[in-house]
Amino acid sequence: MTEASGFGARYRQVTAERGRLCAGIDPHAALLTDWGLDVSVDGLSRFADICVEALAPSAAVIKPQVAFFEPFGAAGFAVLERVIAGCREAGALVIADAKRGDIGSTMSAYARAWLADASPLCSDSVTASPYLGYESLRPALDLAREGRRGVFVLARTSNPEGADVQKALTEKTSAGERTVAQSIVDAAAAENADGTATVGLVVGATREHGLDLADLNGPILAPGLGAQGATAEDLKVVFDGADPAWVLPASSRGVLRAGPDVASLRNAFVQARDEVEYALG
Ligand SMILES: O=c1ccn([C@@H]2O[C@H](COP(=O)(O)O)[C@@H](O)[C@H]2O)c(=O)[nH]1
Repeated sequence: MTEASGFGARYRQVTAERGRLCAGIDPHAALLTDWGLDVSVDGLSRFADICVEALAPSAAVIKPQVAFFEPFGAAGFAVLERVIAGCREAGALVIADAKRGDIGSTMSAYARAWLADASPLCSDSVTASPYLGYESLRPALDLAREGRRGVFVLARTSNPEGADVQKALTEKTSAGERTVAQSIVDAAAAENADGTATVGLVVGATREHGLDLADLNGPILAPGLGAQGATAEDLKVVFDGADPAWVLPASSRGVLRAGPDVASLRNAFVQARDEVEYALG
């Protein structure tokens, strides 16, 4: 598999056409209420349909947050399946934000759920936690590569609590000391040396991370824009040293607050996307 045929090529093409902002679909109970919808499967379903209609034809990448569908059980998953299919049909890449991570044998079942053609939840990529060890993600990394899909691995998350684990120092190696987060970045960069950009990272846009991202050669999902306080202007500073073509800021509530009117929601997305494009250059 080469760059021309891997996940990276798909990502580069769609972001070149539609711009670098990932739209989050996060059906918080409070948002359903603000949109005049019941906190029920019907409300969830209507919210999802509005999001797909407003965002899927314009956004390069859409990230449904799986956690908000799960409380509705099987009916919630049925809505999620519709969201994933609707976004993909409209030409957007889908990141299922499921943050999966487990021992390898269980990880292979998660990989099949989110990355195998036969699964009704099959997406273009999934988020994963490497904190059971980067190599525990191997089944997902291999399946993703085979299918021209991606895995976005948590490196330095946008929440302040992440620092305890992610900024801790690993054992000294010949290369010296590095943070746990940098060790994840380095593992992802080594994985992407084949040019496929199968491995993306999650690096919050909310603060300076101190990571060296220059050799990643893969997408950097950067949540935190809008509701968590990061602005488009912050991106240049936070991601100084990274290739801007790979930086993919994400916003959920900041855009979703403009609903439920489809045109207003789409306009809010387009405005936020244009600010990001201007800031990243
Ligand atoms: O480090 C991380 C990783 C994931 N997220 C997710 O992104 C969205 C952010 O939502 P906003 O409404 O734009 O704050 C949400 O789904 C998080 O679970 C993150 O924020 N930080």
